Amino acid sequence: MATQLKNLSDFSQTEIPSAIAYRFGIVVAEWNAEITNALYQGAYQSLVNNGALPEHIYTYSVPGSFELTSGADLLLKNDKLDAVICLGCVIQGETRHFDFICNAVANGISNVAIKYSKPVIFGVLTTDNQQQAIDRAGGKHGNKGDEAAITAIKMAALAETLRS
Ligand SMILES: Nc1c(NC[C@H](O)[C@H](O)[C@H](O)CO)[nH]c(=O)[nH]c1=O
Ligand SMILES: CC(=O)[C@@H](O)COP(=O)(O)O
Repeated sequence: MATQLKNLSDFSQTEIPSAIAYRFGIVVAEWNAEITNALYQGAYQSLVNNGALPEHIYTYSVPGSFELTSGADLLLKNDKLDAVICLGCVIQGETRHFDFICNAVANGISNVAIKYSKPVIFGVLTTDNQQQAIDRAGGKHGNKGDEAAITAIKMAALAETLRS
């Protein structure tokens, strides 16, 4: 279902586990900071609203979305975390650079998740223009940061279930 047909922040019909027992890393790209900061606010608040303890949320910034993979890898190598949320915003420019970054980040984040057997959430907007990003970072289509946080909680709960 395309984002236009759903709200990224609407989880009213969804049962969300408590996040109180989990430790979360959040890696935020500095590129398009007005967008990624909004994504971060949404993700952080969604974690706390669902029981996550502020002292168990570890936040770091990286220069751009391409570095999200490295940031997630460093976090999982050095910290006992139950999930990592990667937040970024890649907006199409004049060249194919957009394609290379988006593919690298999507593949890289997936590889890190498999490397550590830990959920690494793809909270990266990949848009044609600024307005599409605004609409998905707290605008008319909700906040992808909310979606990323709820996904992290659900995956952390699933991992705990499968460990027990
Ligand atoms: N154009 C965007 C970038 N570009 C920067 C790259 O992510 C990376 O930091 C650079 O290539 C050095 O490795 N990053 C975004 O997050 N969003 C963009 O729109
Ligand atoms: C996604 C990008 O790297 C892009 O914003 C850079 O712009 P351009 O393709 O015009 O160099």
